[in-house]
Amino acid sequence: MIELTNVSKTYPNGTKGLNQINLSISQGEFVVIVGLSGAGKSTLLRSMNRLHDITEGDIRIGGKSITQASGQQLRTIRRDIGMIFQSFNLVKRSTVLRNVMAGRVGYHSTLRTLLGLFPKEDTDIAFEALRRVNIADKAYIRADQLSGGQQQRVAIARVLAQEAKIILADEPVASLDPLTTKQVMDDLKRINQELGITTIVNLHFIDLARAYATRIIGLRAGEVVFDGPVSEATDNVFASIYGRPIEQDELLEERVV
Ligand SMILES: Nc1ncnc2c1ncn2[C@@H]1O[C@H](COP(=O)(O)OP(=O)(O)OP(=O)(O)O)[C@@H](O)[C@H]1O
Repeated sequence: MIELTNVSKTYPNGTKGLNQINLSISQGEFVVIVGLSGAGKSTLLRSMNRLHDITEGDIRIGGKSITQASGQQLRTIRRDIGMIFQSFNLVKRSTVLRNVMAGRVGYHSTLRTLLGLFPKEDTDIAFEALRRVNIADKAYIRADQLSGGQQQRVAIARVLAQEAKIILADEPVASLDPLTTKQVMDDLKRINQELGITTIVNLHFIDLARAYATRIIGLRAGEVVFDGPVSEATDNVFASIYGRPIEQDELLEERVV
């Protein structure tokens, strides 16, 4: 369970990224966050694992305040939260397997991970994660030898190796072509259903949001302006989230043809 209570975030330059957000997300939900560029989607996601500090309110993960946590407490909460980025954030010169093993660092001392002394079980966990996203055959290949879609799968495998209970994905398919986009979204959805990992994804494409989400949250100017099931997220609702009618380039299907 993720709970945000009266969360606001003002950047040091005075820009208000988030304004009085109240949300409660249950274990196993697949939530898609939509909104215009600058609406606050990244700020919201990054606040949830404290890549950003909020300036007001409280965020609780599994009942524990990540806002108040520090030191070991913060590391333990963060271990349960996996992050997926548009740019994959892999160590390009390392093998796929080493990148996935990086998901295990939260379970061991810094010295041990610096020396690369991962126990044998970690290798098993990493291979299991790679199998789940169908790229176990690439384990010993350098990450930068893979296609964008495959690199994003490595990032998903890293989160699986981390044994995260929550996945936060910030525009995970923005750098991918339409076909690869669907494959990566299918992976995220399958993992959500098979493992019950709470998944929160920022997406630009409206049809993609509708196809994968069970719940859509619409942001505008740092505020939640829609929160409901996909069945209620009509074109009119999207137009009201965006403050204008939907444009063709906000539909992935338009890019396929
Ligand atoms: N580091 C920063 N310093 C100051 N203002 C920022 C910073 N990061 C984001 N903002 C501002 O906060 C607001 C929300 O930005 P955010 O990146 O969260 O939006 P977004 O919905 O994710 O947009 P995009 O899809 O373009 O990434 C915007 O007005 C943005 O300009």
